[in-house]
Amino acid sequence: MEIIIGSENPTKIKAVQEIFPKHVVKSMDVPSNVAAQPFSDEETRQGAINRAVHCTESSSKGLGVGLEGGVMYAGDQLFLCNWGALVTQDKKIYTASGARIALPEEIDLELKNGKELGDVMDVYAQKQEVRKKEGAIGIFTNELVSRQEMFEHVVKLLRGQWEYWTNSR
Ligand SMILES: O=P(O)(O)OP(=O)(O)OP(=O)(O)OC[C@H]1O[C@@H](n2cnc3c(O)ncnc32)[C@H](O)[C@@H]1O
Ligand SMILES: [Mg+2]
Repeated sequence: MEIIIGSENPTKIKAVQEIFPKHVVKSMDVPSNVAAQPFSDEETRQGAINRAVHCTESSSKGLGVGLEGGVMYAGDQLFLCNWGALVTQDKKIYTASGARIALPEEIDLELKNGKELGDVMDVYAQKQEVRKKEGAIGIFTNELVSRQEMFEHVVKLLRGQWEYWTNSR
């Protein structure tokens, strides 16, 4: 069975390849139909679902996977959040979220001014394309946890739920 991941971001594609090693993994750029910078768990999760649904609809067989990055508040503290969705051909939807990490106030201010985290991170870290490499989570964990590793865990949670609800019952 093929897996279609709704992104051309290498951290997302590699995460799916790692967790579905026996499957053919295809990638395609699909719209998330939410803001480029989602600002809540709900919006980020919806973006992941929308991407996965687009992927499923583009193929007559196979599973669609959507991975979406966003931010959310816990009290006054802004956190990085990530959501994943796996959608089957018969439209069953499995979702899971990834690890969260606090973001500093200066990044919070930039995002409130309408900037995207990916762009803000490059300036903050004085690096290029952080979003395609270690990610914000890599920067703020001293590179102990990379964006790919975080997405691998999300995809594992998706694969596990899909297996549980389809194979073992
Ligand atoms: O090509 P796509 O799949 O859209 O990949 P992306 O890097 O834009 O990632 P998302 O759309 O899922 O994330 C929404 C925004 O948040 C940014 N973002 C999310 N998580 C990030 C991270 O860990 N490091 C850097 N930027 C991140 C991202 O660059 C976007 O501006
Ligand atoms: Mg994006």
